[in-house]
Amino acid sequence: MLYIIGLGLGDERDITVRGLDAVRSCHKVYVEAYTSLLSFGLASDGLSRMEKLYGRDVVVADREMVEERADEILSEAVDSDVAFLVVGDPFGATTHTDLVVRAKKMGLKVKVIHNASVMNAIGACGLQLYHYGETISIPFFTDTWRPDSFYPKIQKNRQLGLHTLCLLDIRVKEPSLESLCRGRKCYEPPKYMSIHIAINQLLEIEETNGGSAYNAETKCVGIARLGNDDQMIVAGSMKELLDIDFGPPLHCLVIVGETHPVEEEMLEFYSIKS
Ligand SMILES: C[S@@+](CC[C@H](N)C(=O)[O-])C[C@H]1O[C@@H](n2cnc3c(N)ncnc32)[C@H](O)[C@@H]1O
Repeated sequence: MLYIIGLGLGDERDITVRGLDAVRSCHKVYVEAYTSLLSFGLASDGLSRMEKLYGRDVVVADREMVEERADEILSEAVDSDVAFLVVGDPFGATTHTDLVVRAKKMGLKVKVIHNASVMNAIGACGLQLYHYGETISIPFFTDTWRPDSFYPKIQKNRQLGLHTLCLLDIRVKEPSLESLCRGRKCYEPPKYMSIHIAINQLLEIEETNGGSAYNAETKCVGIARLGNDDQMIVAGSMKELLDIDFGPPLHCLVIVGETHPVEEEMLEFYSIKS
């Protein structure tokens, strides 16, 4: 059996009781590393805290292992129970859906144990699920590449009066050649997009496209470290949010569409008070 278990948004203690029971029943436990290094402090003592609480050795699965050597993990689940832990919810990232599809094609039994995920940002910021359009991902600009394929989606959401949840890029750097030559894969810390970078990129794209989908006065909600004790949720115009220090990652952003009076009351709680 392959268990795919969500760990939630906080730390190792956010696993559900059902998830913990499954982990403890498994022979092998993997944790997906490349979107979780930060929140679980896997780079510091997070892994040992996890192993202590769960009572199992936990193998960190990097991007290459998950995307290219998934068959190895899956073949272990043919005659023993294997747990694959995912920060957030198993279906909060497409890679894990791909793992489920591959497992089912191999005829493996798969059990998914859900948990809180970034999808909770949808309601946590005071807006209602029914009023959202398509979610978008904003990639980092480079010196030579200014990706903007998500712009028409925001434009469409705005025309329909719908809110847009913007997920922000996590750039995982490949292990250095030197570390590979030494036989050790040393990953540099990932780069996480902040709300400030996202807004600046959005404004640059709007200026280039001239589509009037939004502007510096457009109301947004910035959400940082959702589900953690120090989470921040702040509502304000794009311009106002550029003056807020949202602190460490992870961040995401909601571009607000037309609002219902109840949504307005909720947003008022999160608004910048002058
Ligand atoms: C692919 S998504 C989802 C990852 C995870 N599997 C989940 O289910 O939540 C990753 C992006 O979601 C956003 N995100 C994830 N966790 C967050 C949090 N706790 N607070 C704010 N944004 C978060 C960030 O923009 C991040 O780059």
